[in-house]
Amino acid sequence: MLLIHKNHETLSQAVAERVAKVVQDKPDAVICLPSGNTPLRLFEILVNQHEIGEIDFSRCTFVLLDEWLDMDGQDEGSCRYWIDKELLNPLGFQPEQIIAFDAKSGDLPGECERVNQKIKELGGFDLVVLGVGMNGHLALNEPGTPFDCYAHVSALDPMTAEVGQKYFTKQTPLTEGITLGLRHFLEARELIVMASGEAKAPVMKRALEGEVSEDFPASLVQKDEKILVMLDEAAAGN
Ligand SMILES: N[C@@H]1[C@@H](O)[C@H](O)[C@@H](COP(=O)(O)O)O[C@@H]1O
Repeated sequence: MLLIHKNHETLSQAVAERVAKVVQDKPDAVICLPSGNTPLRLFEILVNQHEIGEIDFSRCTFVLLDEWLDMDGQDEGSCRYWIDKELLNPLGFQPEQIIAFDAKSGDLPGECERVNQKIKELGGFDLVVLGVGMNGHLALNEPGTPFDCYAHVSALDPMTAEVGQKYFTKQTPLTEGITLGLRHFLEARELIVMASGEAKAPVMKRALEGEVSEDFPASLVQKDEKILVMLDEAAAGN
């Protein structure tokens, strides 16, 4: 289902309402929210609601979407560093509430299996919110990733390596990542794909109207009517 909001602010408010509803209905919800610029205002709204006691994440589990290989929360520019700073620390998440890939592990297939297993034990995701990359990727599921895969190591597309530089203060080679799989997203009880700004308009047009194909992971949004695509007018091409 496609929902178009006037601007970035109203889009962020609307997604925040959905997050709040999931957490109110199920205080021990298993949730996953994306990195990137798109959710920054959403995060501010959630942090503000937390600070005034309107939302309580204290029983939730947060699963991190992805990580650059060989990086962890100590590395500035890592996904963990970024989401700790922007969301998990301000919301007061405790380490035991967080599931994240160890992208420095010497056994990456085992690490994928560990995270898959944890998610399974928790009963799957109550809510996953995703942004969309300029090449149509979801998390680090790059073009060509099978729709039916769970966690895996991914060889990064040159566009992802280039766009990813925005997280780093100096040029950083990015060649591989470790990520939740598209099947995790399809199996989530609620899946929201959000995009904002005119740069995303051609990406979202292809996702919504183009062929459903593993060549363009964001086309997954057409696979299930229940998936919510939430855009601002600019990303909708209006
Ligand atoms: N791995 C992240 C994705 O999870 C994110 O959705 C995408 C879009 O980022 P932005 O919202 O900044 O456009 O960027 C990165 O590649």
